[in-house]
Amino acid sequence: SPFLPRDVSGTNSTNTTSPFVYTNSFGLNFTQMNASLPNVTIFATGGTIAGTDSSSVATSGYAAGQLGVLELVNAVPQILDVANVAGVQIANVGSEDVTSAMHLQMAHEINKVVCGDPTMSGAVITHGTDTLEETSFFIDATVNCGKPVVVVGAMRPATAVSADGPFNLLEAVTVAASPLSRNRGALVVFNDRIVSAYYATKINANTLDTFKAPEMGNLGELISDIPYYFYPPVTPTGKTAFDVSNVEEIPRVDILFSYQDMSNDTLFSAIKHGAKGIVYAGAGAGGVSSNVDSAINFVVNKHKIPVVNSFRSANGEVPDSDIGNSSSQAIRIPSGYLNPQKSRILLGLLLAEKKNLTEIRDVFLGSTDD
Ligand SMILES: NC(=O)C[C@H](N)C(=O)O
Repeated sequence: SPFLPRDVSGTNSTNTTSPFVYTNSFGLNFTQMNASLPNVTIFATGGTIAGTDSSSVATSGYAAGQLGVLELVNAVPQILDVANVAGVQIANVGSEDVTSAMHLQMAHEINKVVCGDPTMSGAVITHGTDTLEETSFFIDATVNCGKPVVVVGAMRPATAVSADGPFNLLEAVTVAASPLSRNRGALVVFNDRIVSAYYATKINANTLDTFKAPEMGNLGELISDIPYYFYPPVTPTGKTAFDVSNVEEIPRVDILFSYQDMSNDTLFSAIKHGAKGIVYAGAGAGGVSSNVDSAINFVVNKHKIPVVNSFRSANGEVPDSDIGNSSSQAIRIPSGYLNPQKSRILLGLLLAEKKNLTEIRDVFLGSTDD
């Protein structure tokens, strides 16, 4: 896309037919500046919301990450009745290619140009849905100024009949602009629902109504683009806030999926190839085969590499009592209510802060019931 309203280093577009009418002190360009409306910055990363296909009925096999942030905004003129918006193009990729470097870049940028600007009400991140829950968990953990950061995507590409992206984007900007959204952490807005980013997970690979926190429910919803919260502002019980202003890299954490007949090769291979932390998507409440279990004890004791037992089931928790902590000398870490992909993000942040095994365990215990 030719649309880069402002690149992340702060350089303005040199487009001579600029559609922008106002540039703020952070170099963010706005297509409108109506003093009576709140300001919102949209950080675009790609995904299906920016995807296109030659067929208007294709909801698979299309190309993700084709439209730039300005094209997304221009497709929904109603947004300009809700807020003045600036755009930052972080990337334009399918979300399988979003990286921890992009997470850090967005956290740094949002803390600077949204949290650090009293005239900015909130932020929106447009994102592919497949890994949206990883980015939203990271942003929830690392942006903590009380302003809403809303993560949004779409299940149908922009060219589809009845594409869901435009309405989702309008709702996301509306939620980000609303004072009602403050002090609720990052939020996922999708299909008229507002869900806590800490808990939201993609529950269906194909259908529109896919972002849920099945055990915890929705924080609110939108009807006719008016947000209604079911509860006053609330923080997830186990949440830990991180200051990543000096963090330049997130250490590698691998997820291993457990199954019958699993050997311990995958664990040793992951460590040999540089993993600094491991998350097991364990069976049931974190279960792994006996030989993997012994290998975990060995790896934790010998290499001091943290291993978190999470669950491969869609929902539930891994309590401390379920992972054999008492029978072992090794420090074992239950994921509590965090699924493997969220556990991976949390473990990466804790490793970036150079926390030891006991400190890491203590943070994860906050998300368990024991
Ligand atoms: N619905 C989507 O956005 C899926 C897409 N493959 C992505 O995650 O980028």
